[in-house]
Formats: sequence, C-alpha cells, structure tokens
Amino acid sequence: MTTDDGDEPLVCAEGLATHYTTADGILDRLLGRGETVRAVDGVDLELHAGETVGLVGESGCGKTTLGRTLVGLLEPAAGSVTYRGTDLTACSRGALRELRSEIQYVFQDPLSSLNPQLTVAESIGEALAVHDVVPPARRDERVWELLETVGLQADYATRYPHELSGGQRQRIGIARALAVEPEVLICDEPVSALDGSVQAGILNLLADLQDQFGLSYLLITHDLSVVEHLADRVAVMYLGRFVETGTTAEVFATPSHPYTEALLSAIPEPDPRWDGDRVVLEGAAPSPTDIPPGCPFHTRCPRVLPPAASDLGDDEFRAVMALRTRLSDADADAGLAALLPRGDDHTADPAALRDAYDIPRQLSDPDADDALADALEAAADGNLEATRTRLASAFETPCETTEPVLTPGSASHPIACHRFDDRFTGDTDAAESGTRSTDK
Ligand SMILES: Nc1ncnc2c1ncn2[C@@H]1O[C@H](COP(=O)(O)OP(=O)(O)OP(=O)(O)O)[C@@H](O)[C@H]1O
Repeated sequence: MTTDDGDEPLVCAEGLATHYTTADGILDRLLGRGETVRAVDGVDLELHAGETVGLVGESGCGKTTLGRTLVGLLEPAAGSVTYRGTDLTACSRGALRELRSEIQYVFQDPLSSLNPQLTVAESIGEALAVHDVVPPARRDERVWELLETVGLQADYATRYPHELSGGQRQRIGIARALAVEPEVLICDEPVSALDGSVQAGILNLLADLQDQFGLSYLLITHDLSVVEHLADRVAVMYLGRFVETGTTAEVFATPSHPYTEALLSAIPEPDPRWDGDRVVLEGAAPSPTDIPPGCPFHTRCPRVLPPAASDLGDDEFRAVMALRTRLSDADADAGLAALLPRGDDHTADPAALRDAYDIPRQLSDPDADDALADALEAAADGNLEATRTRLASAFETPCETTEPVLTPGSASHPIACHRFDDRFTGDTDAAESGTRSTDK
C-alpha cells in the first residue's frame, strides 16, 4: 500500500513473503517432508513519518508474521524491506543492528515478553545497554524518565512483572521499546489482552507518544474500532495478502472488498456510517498451506461472481459455490453420506443436497439447473469425482481461475476484487471509479 503524497516512506516493503514449514526436525526438512505455510504471500507496504497504518484481518491471516518480518525477527522468503531507502534484507550485520533499533516491536502479551526475573529498571536498562543509548551512570535516570513518559512513577522501577497489572506491564513494554529512541513501533494487538478502560489508557498513551515524538505505528489488530480511532490508513489482510488498502476514512465509509465489508459489519456496535447489510462469513479461512487458486477469498465470498454466461442470481450462485467448496474437502465423502441419507429402498434423494445448502429446487437459469441436477444425481450415486467435475464445468467462476491484483479503484484506495475489474463485470465505470458495481 502506498500513498501519493510524494514523501519518502520510512519503512517500505515490496513483494514481501514469509513462509514457515510444518516439517518437524532437521530430518523432515532434509527429506522435504512437511508443508509450506505461506503466512505472508507478497505484500507491498509503505509507512511514512508520523503516520499510523492499521493492519487488520482475522486470526491467522498473517498480521504478526508481517510485523515480525518488518522488524527483522523473521527472514523473508522473498521481497525486500527498506528503512529510509536502505535494504534491511541486504545490509551488513553491523548496519542492520543500528537500523533495527529504529523499528521496535510492542508485543501483545507483555508478561511473556518481559523477563520475570528482572525488575522494571533491569528490563528497560537492558534495552539501554544493548544499544548503548546512554552511559551506564545515566541509566537509572533514563529509566525514570521513560517511566514518566509512559505515565508511571519512578518507584515502579524496582517492581517485577508479576507485581504489575496488565496495563502497567504494557506501559513497561512500550517504555522498553522507546528506550532505544526508535522512529517506528510495530504494535501487535497492544490492547487485546486488556480490559476496556485500561485499553483506552494505552491507546491514549500511544496517541500522546506519537504527538510528542513523531512516531510512526504499524498497528496490528483484529479490532476495527481501534483502527478507526487511531489509524490514518488501513490495510486489510486475508491469507497473507492485502485485499484492500486506503485511508481509514475511505475504507470505513466505502468498504469495497467483500471481506472488508464482512469485517466491518461484524463490529459489535456498527459504525453509524455503515449502512450495508450484516455480512456473515461462513466457515474458517482456508489453511495457508493450501491457498485457494484465483481469489483466495472466493471459497467464502458472499459476492463471488457467477460465470459470465449464466443468468444466475448472486444468492443462488453463492449457495452452489458453498456446496462445491464443501465437496472439495478431503472428507467430502463422509459429508455426502451424511447429507444424503438413503431411504428404505437404498436410494438417496438429490434434493436433500439442495435443501442442505439452501439451493432453490429450481435455479433461475435452466441450463445451470440441468447441470446441477446431473451433478446431484452423480452425488446420489456416490460418484463424488463426477459430481465435482460436472459442477466445475458448469459453475466455474473467474474468482477461482484468475488472481485479482490490488489495483487502484481510486489511487488511494486499491481493492483486489474482480467486482472492480471491468474484464469480469463489463462495468467500466465501476472499475474506474472504484465504486461497487452491485448494490449493497
Ligand atoms: N512458527 C510457525 N510455524 C508454522 N506456522 C506458523 C507459525 N507461526 C504462525 N504460523 C501460521 O502462519 C499463519 C499466520 O499466522 P500469524 O500469527 O502471522 O497470523 P495473525 O493474523 O497474526 O493471527 P493472530 O491474530 O491469531 O496472531 C497462521 O496460519 C499460523 O498458524
């Protein structure tokens, strides 16, 4: 995600990918056993001086992995991270050490990131010593200053983490990050482990520190209301990729990717400006070891595009897609048997599958209905492969064949969705203006 203000970004990631392997142990790795977890899968991001970018998405979409890669805790599999134009993935160890102090990480759970054996002064002092920020004789004084900066009195210096509340521990985590005088903080769910009123205190502290020191934040959170209050820009992440980015005002006023719509509509007290329908996503996100082809969101997308040649309505096509997704599961055989109970005559009724997936008994497009009827007959005969093939040939969507790219709907609000691509909608105006081509 980029801005068009012409400023050189502080942090810039290009084509960034970070993978894990599920292989256990060296032998598995040598033998190539295990699968690749594509946790971050090609992300471009710019963070400018003094701004806050909110990174949002469901659990497991890759937010923490991206944050840790930016700060150098994880090695990227591809792409680059630059800080003030210097490539962090290609510079010497010494230079890297210097530069890395400019980007600090604030962890979600300060209890696990603070050493329980160290007092607050020792924890913060350790950060001061590692980066040689102040002479040893000045360290205590600097610790007291940092405590004051994060709203704690100097006598907290002698306490241990277990003697502090959650909010106080988070303040120490922030003081520790500030000790090395960074320009950028990656704040990973900084308040999600805290109670409501304590959360507000930490969020206000982050806002005050930004004003005071001109800090830039990457704010990782699954809580969109936090982002709405603090972030200048937002990146919405799904299965390791950005699906929509833009200024916070744009993304909240006109959320355009169906995934963003679903996330926004799930905020407990919907934004007063949000006038769309509640969008409920079915099922969990697919595994990043097996990212669906085309648009990674198509298996859950409430607005998946029907094939160009069909006259199907969105809802009926979505229902057929839900059935196709279920039948592509590894355990689809067992699922089919459960959904197609056999009667006394040992035959199964294909209509039971339509009912189970809210597919109308008669689709609005007669050709599509014939194809579906054939496929369901094959399912009733227990022929899963024939069912899949028939459904795939009649109901293939561009969303499963073509990967959408994050292209400008408007220059500052790009969206990776075929609904904004006139090749698939025939709606040139929608593609150019970035407005939705169908009603909410
Ligand atoms: N060390 C690891 N080894 C293998 N897979 C991992 C590892 N760490 C994370 N993953 C996987 O990578 C994907 C992205 O995880 P990540 O923690 O970055 O997501 P997240 O959006 O930050 O989620 P959460 O909000 O739950 O922290 C997930 O599928 C996760 O299971």
